[in-house]
Formats: sequence, C-alpha cells, structure tokens
Amino acid sequence: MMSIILRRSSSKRALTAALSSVESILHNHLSPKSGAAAVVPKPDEIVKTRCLGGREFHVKSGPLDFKATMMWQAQSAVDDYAAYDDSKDEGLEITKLGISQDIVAALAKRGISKLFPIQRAVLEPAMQGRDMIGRARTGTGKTLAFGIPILDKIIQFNAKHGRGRNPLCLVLAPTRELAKQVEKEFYESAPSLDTICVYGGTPISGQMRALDYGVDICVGTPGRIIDLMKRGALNLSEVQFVVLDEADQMLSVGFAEDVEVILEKLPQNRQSMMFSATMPPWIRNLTQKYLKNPLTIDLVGDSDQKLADGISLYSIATDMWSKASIIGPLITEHAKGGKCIVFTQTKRDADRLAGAMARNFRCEALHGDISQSQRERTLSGFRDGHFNILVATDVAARGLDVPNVDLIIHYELPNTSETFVHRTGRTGRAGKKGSAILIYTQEQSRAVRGIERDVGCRFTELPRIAVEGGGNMFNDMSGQSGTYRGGMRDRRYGDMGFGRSSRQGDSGFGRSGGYKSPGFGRSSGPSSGSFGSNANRSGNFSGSGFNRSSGFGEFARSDRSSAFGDIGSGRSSRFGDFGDNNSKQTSGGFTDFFGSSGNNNTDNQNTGRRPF
Ligand SMILES: Nc1ncnc2c1ncn2[C@@H]1O[C@H](COP(=O)(O)OP(=O)(O)OP(=O)(O)O)[C@@H](O)[C@H]1O
Repeated sequence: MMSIILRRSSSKRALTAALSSVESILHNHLSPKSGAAAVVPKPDEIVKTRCLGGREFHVKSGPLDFKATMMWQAQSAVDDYAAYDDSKDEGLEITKLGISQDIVAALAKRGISKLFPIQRAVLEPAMQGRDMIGRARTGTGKTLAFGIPILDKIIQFNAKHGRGRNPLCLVLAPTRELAKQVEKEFYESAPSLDTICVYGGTPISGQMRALDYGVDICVGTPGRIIDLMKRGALNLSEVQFVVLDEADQMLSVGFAEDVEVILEKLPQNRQSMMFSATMPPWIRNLTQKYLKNPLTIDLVGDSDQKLADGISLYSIATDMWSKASIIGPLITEHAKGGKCIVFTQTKRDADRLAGAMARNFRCEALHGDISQSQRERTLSGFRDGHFNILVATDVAARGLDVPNVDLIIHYELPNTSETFVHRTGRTGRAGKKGSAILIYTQEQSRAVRGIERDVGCRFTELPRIAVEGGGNMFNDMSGQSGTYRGGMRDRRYGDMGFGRSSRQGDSGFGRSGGYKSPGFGRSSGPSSGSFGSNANRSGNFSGSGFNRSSGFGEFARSDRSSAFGDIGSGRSSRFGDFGDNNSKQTSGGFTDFFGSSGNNNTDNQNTGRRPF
C-alpha cells in the first residue's frame, strides 16, 4: 500500500528511493490491495518472485484466463446510439455485469452506471480474448470500451497470481495529451491498479523509476516507449493486452514504423485491439498484419452520418482577408459564453489568431511549439473554465475530452474528412449537444461538398458577415504589418486592420447593427461580455502532478499518400486550396513533432492532404 501511495504522489516521489529498502522488507507482509485476494502461487507457477523496488513480480506469465459470463453478443449493440433507449435495458447496468467491484465502485463514483453501446458491444468479445477493431463515433466512450475489460482481467489476474513488475497492458496513443487522458481514465476506473503514462518532453528518469517500481498498465506515446525499451527500463515481455488508440493515426506513415518496432517486442500470445472513430479502408489491410482473426465492431458502419449525434453543422463563406474578423461574431452568437475551440492549420496562425482575439476575448493558443508546461496550463485552464476559447492546431483534433465544449470553429478547412470528424467531435460528447462552423472561401466550395459527401452530413449555410474595410488581423495585432507572408494572407489589406463588420441580408442572428468595434467582433450583442476583455496568457493555472502534467506529445505527421498510394477510399483530391500554410511534409520516423519548431508549422495529422 505504501508503494502505491508513494508512486501516485509527485511530492512524495523523492521519498521513494529512501523508503524502498524499508518497503521491500515490509512488502511481503503487506496484503494485496483492495479487491485482490491473497494467492499463494504454486512453486511451478513461479517465474519471478524477487522483490525489486517494493513490488513482487508476476508469479505467472501467459495469457490471462477468463470465462465470459456476460449474456449479450456484440452484434446486439449495433443500435443507433441516439435511437437506443437504454433506460429500459438492464443489460447495460454495470452492477449486473459481473465486473470487478473495484471498477463498478470507481465508475459509480464518476457517475457512470450504464454502459454506452460501444462498451456493451466490446465487453464480451474482449473478455473472451478476441482481437478486435472497434469503431464508434467521437465521444461515445471508446476508452472505457477497451478499458473496462482490460482492467477487469488484470484485477482478476493479480488476484490469482499476485502483483507484477512488468506491465500487462500497453496502450499506444498518438499524442501526450491523449495518452494522459487514457491513463487517467484507466486510473480513475480502477484505482487499485498501478498505471503509468510515459511520453517525451519530460525527464525520463522519473518514468524509469516508476517502471522499476512496477506497473500494471503502461500508456504512452511511441517515441518515449521505444526510448524506455532501449534503456532496458520498459520490459514488454509480459504484455497481454495492447491497444492502439486512434488506430488509423497510429498506423499512418510516421507512426507505423515505431508502432511496429514496439509490437515486435510484445509476446505473440496477446490480445490486440484497435479503436478509432474513423477507420479508412486502407487500415483494414494493415490490421491483418497486427491482429489475429480480428472481430470488427463498427457502430458507424456504412451509415451516412459519421459524426456524433447532436452536433449542428454550419458553414459560412468568407473572403480570406475577412476571416479573422468574423470569428468574434460567430463565437459571440454561437458559443453563447460557453467553451469554443477554433482550429487553425498552422501554429503561427493559432498564435496570431489567439493574440488578436485576446483583445476582446479570453483565449489561449495551443500547438506543438508551445512549451509543455504552458500547454498543460493552457489545457487545464480551458478545462477549468478560466478561459473559454482555445485556438488550436490539429494537435487538439483527436481524442481530447473536454466536457461541455459548445462550439467548434474550423477557421481553416481540415486536410481530410477524417480530421473534420475528429475536430468536430470535440463537441457533442457523451450524448451532449454542440455546434460546429466551417469557414470557407469561394474557392473551397468543392471541398466543403466533399466533406459533406464523405462524412454524410449537411451544413446549414450561415449568412455572410460583411467586414467593412476588410481586415487583416495579423497586421493589426503586434506591429508586424507586412511581415507575414503566408499565402493565405493577402497583404493588400495589410493596413486596414479590422474593419467594421456588418451582416449581409437577413442575418438570422437577431441583430442588425453588425459589429461596430474593430478587432474581433467585440460586439454589443447580448453575450459579448461573457468572455471578459483581456487575455490571460500569464499561465495562472496550476499544473498537475507527476505523470499527469504533460501537454501534447510526440505527434508525428503523416504523409499517408506517399506510402499508401491508392489503398484508400479512392478519393484522392485534397480539400480546396490551402495556399501556403507553411507546412513541410515529412515522412518516416517518429518525430517528436511538437518539440521541433523549425519549418514545421503545422500540427496536422496528415500532411498528405488527401482524404483517406
Ligand atoms: N458509460 C458511460 N456513461 C457516462 N459517461 C461515459 C460513459 N463512458 C464514457 N463516458 C464519458 O464520455 C466521454 C467520452 O468518452 P471517450 O473520451 O472515451 O470517447 P471516445 O469515443 O474515445 O471519443 P474520441 O473518438 O473523440 O476519442 C468521457 O468523458 C467519458 O468519461
């Protein structure tokens, strides 16, 4: 017990080494943690029993045994998420599923008492040990879908065989932030298990110490995992479960090589699962390489609508030079004081847009060139509601689970329809409602139709917002007039700053006076004051502790088109003309993308710029 307390507390971490010798003496006398009955292994089952750093090793290697007791089949869960009335289905009651009391209690504490459909669909086959590919819409609970069965099986295993030192489960995620989230979800759902999140950009020594101490579950980004493997700190020989979260991204070029290096080190006899809200056709061939007779559980299927229910979609046409000026009015009208994420293509645009908006709204930028500690402060500040507008690159497109984001604005078109799905999916999570607005130029109209076709959605066109005198936010924001030469910016409007904007035609927004002040629509509308007027960029938000403090992580870009050629859906045209967005395409290798600024000015998931 002491070991657990120490490992989970950053402030007590320094004491770990000093106490480890005392602890190792005590360890054999400590009873197992809650939920785990003490089991004395038979001599022939014992593989390793030596105690290192306060934790006994697993006493038995090999596949975990489990006999399914759940009654439903995966097929039965392929109901439409919204149409499904789970209030009458007692089969979804978590208390009635035979899941470990530890997990049931922890979930109940978080207000989770019923399974979501993907969780229901996955549970039984996962418990039976099936490899699988799972697809369900964004925000529908995929993390717990693979998490609950894994946690339950590990609890059972530990109860039977004793706690071990090497991880039984490995979860790979494309970003540090997502890795953190998954680890947090695991930890909060089974506090009796030891979890660790490993990622780049933080001192490796602390992670090595924690691993040496013993963990049940390791969640991380591929780059750091490989690093830890090379240093001999991470032993994957006992891994029984491996999950690729955001599998399509993990198997894309730039990630796949590293993922392969890691998978090769895992025991053959393991259960492998891959999850994502998007599973482009090319992934099916690829998964054959990594999965054994996989079961596909696809709650999206061929249904037209690929987005979560409850998300209202809008599009608005604008000129390139007016774009920035319409953001304010859009936020004021559609976010209504709630949380909003604005997605840009480039880190520079995220910075500049956030900087300009900060005159009138409380907002922050989030991208890979921002220091890790600042990213963490930014994200926790956004989560905690210290500010409500996040201007982010696609680093925040996947997996980020911030409750109650009301509005997504695609300030620039996403590179692919999958990115559109993931960006948009930051709202409307867990059955909640939300809105997304796609800003496009006339030349990008075809791309907008392409998204509609691919994603099976229909945008409601908002009336244009006219900007008097044009307006180039970048020139107006920090005396940098004329210095920014990105192709998407038109310098002809360089000196105009933000013009007075007004709506054309019937706005539908209920105001006719337009937006009188310069800048980002500091409006006289009803909710204009809700964000405050000053940017808080000073980082007043407290960071979290050890292993929970990183921002986004090793996020390699992929140029999928270069490797997968036409394996994809056959759609090869990119969305519109993105102009010079300062992106530099790279391929191969796992880059700690966020750490390297250089010419890489995007945090895009796919610089191949083709829908996949
Ligand atoms: N059974 C449940 N009951 C209530 N809330 C749940 C349940 N399962 C998951 N949630 C919550 O729903 C939210 C979304 O879950 P999660 O992040 O796993 O979605 P996801 O499908 O992985 O989304 P994405 O595709 O965007 O990564 C989380 O806040 C999670 O805690």
